[in-house]
Amino acid sequence: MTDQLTARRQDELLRTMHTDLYIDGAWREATGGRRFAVENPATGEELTTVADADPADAMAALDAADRAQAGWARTAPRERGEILRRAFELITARADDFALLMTLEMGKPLAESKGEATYGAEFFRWFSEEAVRIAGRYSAATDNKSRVLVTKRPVGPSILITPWNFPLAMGTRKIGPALAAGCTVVLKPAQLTPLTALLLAQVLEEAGVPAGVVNLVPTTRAGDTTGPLLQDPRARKLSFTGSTGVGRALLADASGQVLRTSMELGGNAPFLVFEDADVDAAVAGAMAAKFRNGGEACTAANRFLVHEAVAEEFTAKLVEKVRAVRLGPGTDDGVTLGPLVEEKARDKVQAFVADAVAHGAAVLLGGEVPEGPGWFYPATVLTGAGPQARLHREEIFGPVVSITTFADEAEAVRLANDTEFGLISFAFTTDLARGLRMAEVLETGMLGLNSGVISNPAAPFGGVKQSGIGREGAHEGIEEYLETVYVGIADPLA
Ligand SMILES: NC(=O)c1ccc[n+]([C@@H]2O[C@H](COP(=O)([O-])OP(=O)(O)OC[C@H]3O[C@@H](n4cnc5c(N)ncnc54)[C@H](O)[C@@H]3O)[C@@H](O)[C@H]2O)c1
Ligand SMILES: O=CCCC(=O)O
Repeated sequence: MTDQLTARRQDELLRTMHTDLYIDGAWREATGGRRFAVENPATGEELTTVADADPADAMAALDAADRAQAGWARTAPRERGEILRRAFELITARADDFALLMTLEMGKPLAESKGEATYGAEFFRWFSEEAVRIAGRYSAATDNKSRVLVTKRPVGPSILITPWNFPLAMGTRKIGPALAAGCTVVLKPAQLTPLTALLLAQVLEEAGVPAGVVNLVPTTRAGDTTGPLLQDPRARKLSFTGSTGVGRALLADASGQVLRTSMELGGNAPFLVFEDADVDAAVAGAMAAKFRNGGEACTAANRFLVHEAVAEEFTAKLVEKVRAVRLGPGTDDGVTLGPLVEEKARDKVQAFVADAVAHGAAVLLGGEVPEGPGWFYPATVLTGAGPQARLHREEIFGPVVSITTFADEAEAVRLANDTEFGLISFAFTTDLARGLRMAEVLETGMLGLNSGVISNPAAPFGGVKQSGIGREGAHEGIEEYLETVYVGIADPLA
C-alpha cells in the first residue's frame, strides 16, 4: 500500500470512529472529560486520543450490564446467535479497517492483522452456532428412586479484561461465548490498543446488541477501575487474558466474591525437534511458531530444543529463513516483522539477549537495535544459552530464537517441562507413537504436533500450571459462561 493511501485511510478511519466510552448503548465522555493518547509503535507518534474511564465510569458500565442481564438471558438463543452472526459478517465486511487499526496501534504487518480480523470474527460465527446448542440432561439416579435434571443458565454479568497483542481476537473469544450463553459484559481493553475494541463495540451496536449488554471502558488506571467491580456482588464472572503476574493478583481479588474465573495467562513454549523429524517441516513450523505476531504471542515458541543429530542442519536452515525476514512498519508492503509494541517491550527483549550472551549464547543473526524511530528489534537467532538464561525462564515476547540441544527423549521431556508455565508445546517427529507420547508426558494445555500454529475457534485454547484456568473457543468455551443447576426429582413412577 502506498504511504499516501495508508495515510488517507488512517485519517478517515480515525476521524470517523467513536473514541468515547460505550456504556448502556450510548457513546459518552469519561468523567471529567479525561482522555489518553494512543501511539503508533512504528513511529512513536500519537494516533488519536481515547476517553479514559475512571472507577465511577466502570461502575456505570456494571450498572448497565446488571440492568440488561435478565432481559438478555431471556432472549431466544436463536436471536442471540443471529446477532453474533451479524457481528461476524460486519467484521468480515470491515476487515481492512480492523486490520489497519491493529497494525497502527500494535505494529504487526497488515497481512497478519488481516489474518487476525478473520480469526477474531470466526469466534462470533462459532459461538453464533453454539448459542442454540446449550443443553441439559435428564436421567435416573443410581437407585432409580429419583430423577436427575440438569440445566444450564448464564453465569451473569461478566468482567472481561484483554491484552494488547491480539486486540480483536482476545475480545471476540470472550464476548462471543458470553453473549451466546446469555451473559452481559463489561470489557476493559488494554491501554495500548483501545481502538480495535472501540470499533468492535461499534460493530456490535450495529449488529443489534441491545443497550447494556456490551459495555466498553478503556482506561489508563486498570486496577483502580476494574478493582471495585470485582468486589461488587452483581459481577459474577472474571475472564482475564494477560500475564501470569497480573492474573495471579486478579485471582486474589476475585476471591472476595468467589467469582467464576477464566485465566488465559503467559507461556514458555518448548519447541522440540526430534532426530526423526522432517527438518524442513520443523523449520517451517519454527518460523510460524516464533514469528507469528512478531513473537508477541502467548503461544510463541520460547525455547528451541533440538536433538543433537539434527541441530546443525536445523539451525543452518532456520538461519536462512530468518535472514529473509523483513523488518519495518507494518503498513509497508513486503514487511514481515513490525516493531515491538512499546519502548519497554524492546528494552526487555534487548536485555534478554544481553543476558543470554552472558550465559554463553552465540549470536548467529540480529541482536542489535536499529537506529531511527519506532520500537524495532530485528529477527535474532542465538545458540548455546545456558538453562538459567532469563529468556529460557520467562516469556521473550519478541523475535528471538534460542536454540539448545538434547541427547535423548527423556532429556527433551525433562527440559520441556522445566518451567512453571504450561500453555503450549510443539513437537516435530515422524514417529506416531512418539508424537502421541508427547501428548501424554508434556505438561501442557495444547500441543502442536508437526504444526507451528494451532490456534482455531473450534479448538479449546488454554493452559495448565501457571498458564491458566479454563478454555476459550470450541464447545468448552461457552461452558465458562454457564452455571450448572441440578434439580432432584422424586420418582415420577412411584
Ligand atoms: N493464554 C492466552 O490466551 C494469552 C493470550 C494473549 C496474551 N497472553 C499473555 O498476555 C501477556 C501480554 O499481554 P499484556 O502485556 O497486555 O499483559 P498484562 O497482564 O500486562 O495486561 C493484560 C490486561 O490486564 C490489564 N491489567 C493490568 N494490570 C491490571 C490490574 N491490576 N487490574 C486489572 N487489570 C489489569 C491490562 O491493562 C490489560 O488490559 C503475555 O504474558 C501473554 O502470554 C495470554
Ligand atoms: O497470545 C496468544 C495467542 C492467541 C492465539 O493464538 O489465539
